[in-house]
Amino acid sequence: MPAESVDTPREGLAPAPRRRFPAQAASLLLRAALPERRHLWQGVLWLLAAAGLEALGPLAGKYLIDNYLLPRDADLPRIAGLLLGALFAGAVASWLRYLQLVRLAGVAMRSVQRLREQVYRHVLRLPMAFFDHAITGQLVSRVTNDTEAVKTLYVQVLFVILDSLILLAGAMIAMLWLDWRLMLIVAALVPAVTLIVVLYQRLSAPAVTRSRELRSELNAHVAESIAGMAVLQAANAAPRFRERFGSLNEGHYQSRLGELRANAWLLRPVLDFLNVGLLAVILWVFGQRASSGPLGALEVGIVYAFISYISRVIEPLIQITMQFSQLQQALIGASRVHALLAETEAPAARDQGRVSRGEIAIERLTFAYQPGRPVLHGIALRIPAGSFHGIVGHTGSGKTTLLSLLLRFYAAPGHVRIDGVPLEAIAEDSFRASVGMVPQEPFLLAASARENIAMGRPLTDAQVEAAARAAHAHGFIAALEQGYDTLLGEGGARLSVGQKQLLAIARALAGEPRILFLDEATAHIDSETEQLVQRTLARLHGRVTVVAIAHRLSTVRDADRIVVLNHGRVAELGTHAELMALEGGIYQRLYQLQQLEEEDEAQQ
Ligand SMILES: Nc1ncnc2c1ncn2[C@@H]1O[C@H](COP(=O)(O)OP(=O)(O)OP(=O)(O)O)[C@@H](O)[C@H]1O
Repeated sequence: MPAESVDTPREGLAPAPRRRFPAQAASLLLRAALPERRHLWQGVLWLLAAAGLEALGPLAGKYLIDNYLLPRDADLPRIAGLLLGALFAGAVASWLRYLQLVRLAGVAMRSVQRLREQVYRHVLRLPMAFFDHAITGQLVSRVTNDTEAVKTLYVQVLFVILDSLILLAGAMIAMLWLDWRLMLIVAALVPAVTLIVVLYQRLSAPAVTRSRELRSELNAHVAESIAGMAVLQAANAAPRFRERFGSLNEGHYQSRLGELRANAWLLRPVLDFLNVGLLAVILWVFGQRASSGPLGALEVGIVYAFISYISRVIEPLIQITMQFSQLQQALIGASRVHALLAETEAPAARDQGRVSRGEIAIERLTFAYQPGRPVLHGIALRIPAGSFHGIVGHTGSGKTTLLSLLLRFYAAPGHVRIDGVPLEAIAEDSFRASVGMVPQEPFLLAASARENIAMGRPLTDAQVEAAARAAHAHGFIAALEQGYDTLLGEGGARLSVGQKQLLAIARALAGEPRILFLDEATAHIDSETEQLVQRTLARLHGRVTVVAIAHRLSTVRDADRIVVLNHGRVAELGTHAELMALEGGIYQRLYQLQQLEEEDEAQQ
């Protein structure tokens, strides 16, 4: 298989729409900073005051030259007063700048902290359908890297730009006061720089967007390789993965290079050139004035002040343009975060319905992941409270989909009722507290056995142990070197798949659910352990409604009723004995096939 090109579009998160970067970033930042308006205004006021004080420096210089140095007036007390005044203003400006920095940096850090929490909270509330197309690494990249880019926007970019703009305005006002015609010449810099910045944005935006996309692709690729390391190594796929990583990395390098080229060509060199040009023009104007009359004392003071102010105009402009590459990165990061926040959350159940007994009624349930391609057709089922129902059927017949709908992972309004209450009208807390689930792939945290069973619920040690005993997980947990406190490694790496499954059952039982859904909970355990699980399920009979998908038919042999799904339809329904009596039925065939397999295995 040839290595995938980095341009091959991959499924994943929606890209950020390119046209509205600045507006999206601004709304994101404003919302995040809103709770700290007061700090923000204070910081800006101090910044203004500091810039105002700093702008006084060249004016004091001009005053000193014009009134004391050129007329050779050695009025020492006044000169000392002037110098001390300028020094004092400088010191106050530095102090205000320090205060402003501490305050605004605090606002920035807290705003980004809030933003990151908001993004994570949002991700937790997204519907399961979102995760069907989300790629883990890309998502992680948005929650961590892109919010970090937004921090840069706050901490470095916006403050430097704001500071520079204030300095620029101060210098322009002072120049206006000194000589408005000369100020107009200097002011010509502003549209020139704006033009450069617009040009830079146009040239670099595609490269910056591409580099952020590729960076998140790199994250996704690494995350995927680590998650599937066993398969990757067994399939000798390492060279192909390395190749794809290399090509992603090269693409990332090239797009960063494109961005840096735009930066290197457009920003600093052009401004340096403008700086020299402007100085030449100003000196030429003064030269003209001097040649048309004697260079008066007043002119020397203005020359000094103007040359000082030109550097105060150029420097902020350079600072602003230098920030533009960072700003570009941050804006694109912000719009990627914005795109994620714009994903619609799962609708919260406003009603306060509760699960009481655990009776499930399904009526005319048809469901499609993609419009026009239904995977379930007109399902109708009544599952009495406390009963045990098995769901069986061929691969792809819709078993997990049915369970996902009953678990509210996807919406099927009006087709499912629990205890007579429409599924969507049951309050989220009541629903999740009353419904337990053991998924097909047991998911374990990199935490202790105890934490894995409790899953953040305030359970006592006795409750955790009781749940583990009920799930027959106590034996192997107690045998671990630190018992319930043993850390299980990432994804429960220290346990066998069957043990993980038992732990997942313990976790579901620890919540004392009214309804328990199991998705092939016995697929990975030996026959002896399977019998233990069967006994556990039998003990729940009458108290908990159990719906269990099983490939291994022995698990659901004792079920009150077995539902046989075929191509998304209920094909057969009855007890084990009833279904076995259906000559040529799907269940009968499946059962006989499994018995033959078991006999084969026993003979080997
Ligand atoms: N998230 C999804 N998006 C689109 N189609 C899906 C999705 N999940 C499942 N399907 C499709 O829906 C159909 C039913 O899948 P489902 O997982 O419910 O079957 P199943 O009976 O549980 O299979 P298995 O026994 O292999 O777990 C399949 O054709 C599958 O391709």
